[in-house]
Amino acid sequence: MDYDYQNASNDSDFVTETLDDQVLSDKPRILLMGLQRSGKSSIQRVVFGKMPPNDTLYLESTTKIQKEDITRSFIDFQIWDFPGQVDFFDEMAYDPQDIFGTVGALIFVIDAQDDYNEALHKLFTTVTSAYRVNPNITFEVLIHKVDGLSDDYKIDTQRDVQQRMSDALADAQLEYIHLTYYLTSIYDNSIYEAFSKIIQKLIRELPTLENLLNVLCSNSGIDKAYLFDTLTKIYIATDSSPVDMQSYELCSDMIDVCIDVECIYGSAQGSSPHNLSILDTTGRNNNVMDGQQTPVSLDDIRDPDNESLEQRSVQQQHRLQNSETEASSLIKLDNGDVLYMREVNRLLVLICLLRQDNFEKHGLIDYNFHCFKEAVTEVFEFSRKRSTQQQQHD
Ligand SMILES: Nc1nc2c(ncn2[C@@H]2O[C@H](COP(=O)(O)OP(=O)(O)OP(=O)(O)O)[C@@H](O)[C@H]2O)c(=O)[nH]1
Repeated sequence: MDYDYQNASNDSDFVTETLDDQVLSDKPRILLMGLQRSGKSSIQRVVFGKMPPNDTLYLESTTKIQKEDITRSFIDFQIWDFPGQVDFFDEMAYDPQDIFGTVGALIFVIDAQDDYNEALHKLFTTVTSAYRVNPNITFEVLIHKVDGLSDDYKIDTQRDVQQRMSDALADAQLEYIHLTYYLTSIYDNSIYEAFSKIIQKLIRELPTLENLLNVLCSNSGIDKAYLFDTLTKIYIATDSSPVDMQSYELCSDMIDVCIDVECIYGSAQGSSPHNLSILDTTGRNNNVMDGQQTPVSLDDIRDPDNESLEQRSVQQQHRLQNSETEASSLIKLDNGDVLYMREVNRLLVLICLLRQDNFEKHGLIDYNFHCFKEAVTEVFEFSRKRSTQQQQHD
């Protein structure tokens, strides 16, 4: 196993901040709803607070809405954790417009180890009431705590939940309300996988990111590439080849390994991500990229007529080595594959899975990675400008 890892976030950075009502920002919201003890707070703490799953056993029941602003993460949302016992559709006590007006996703958690009749009833009333207030919400259903269930039982439970909900919505002539179902547990990667899919629906730039990853993979001999949010291990985009759990788990575990190694051996210098965001990187490497790169393909590099391209790539490498400070890491697997991680900025890392013979031309991969990085930075810079303009317009 080879490591070349310089800088990464520190454990102490894995913090979310609980907000008072007075200081709430206008960030898009993700709501966590469901019956008492279904696992909402555990999910929030494990995914966004890095709590070890076993520690959730000691969590106390939530008594009021917990609003958390996810900081130092690419995912710029608020998570609202609702106490299971309160009826938020009691219009005397709560204004549904306040709660659901600006929501991105409503995640409803069902405890699959318990009798879920009541949960289905609550899911139906929650979804239909929230839809009336804001039809743009995406509804996500986590069939949760499936770690204790056999594979057959999991599938049967999902089928049953899905069938009963679609029957109930059809009876109410609301079949156009779309729900997405996930089998999850905090004890494995399924919760991250589900959150990745949920968050991706809220990222406007997703199709562009996917295209960029496709171009990167096809030009660099990469089999699979994920763009991960470093803090949460949620992948915000991947190339269009199918996601298999095994490759996803390897890549996700690599983040943990790298962070652990960095915590032990890394230098403290520049490790604070406070002042770093995807937007900060725009000026950082201007001298490197000149804004004129195009990805290079493996075929280009093997073609002897293309020597100048190879030279260009090598020169670029030298310049990059002199000016780059972002982290990278390499893990060689027993089966001959290679896991290669590059930091896109302090919030995002790219992790690629490829065959070792393709990695021999890693100068090419690094060159293409820098084209990719520039493009990603531009995409988000463009989005940021557009949202600023829209806000000024409003
Ligand atoms: N087996 C298993 N247990 C889980 C999982 N997720 C949460 N739990 C357990 O479920 C119990 C309740 O979890 P909480 O997160 O407190 O549930 P909650 O929905 O926030 O409950 P309220 O705050 O009362 O609404 C805890 O003991 C957790 O350890 C899971 O994926 N698998």
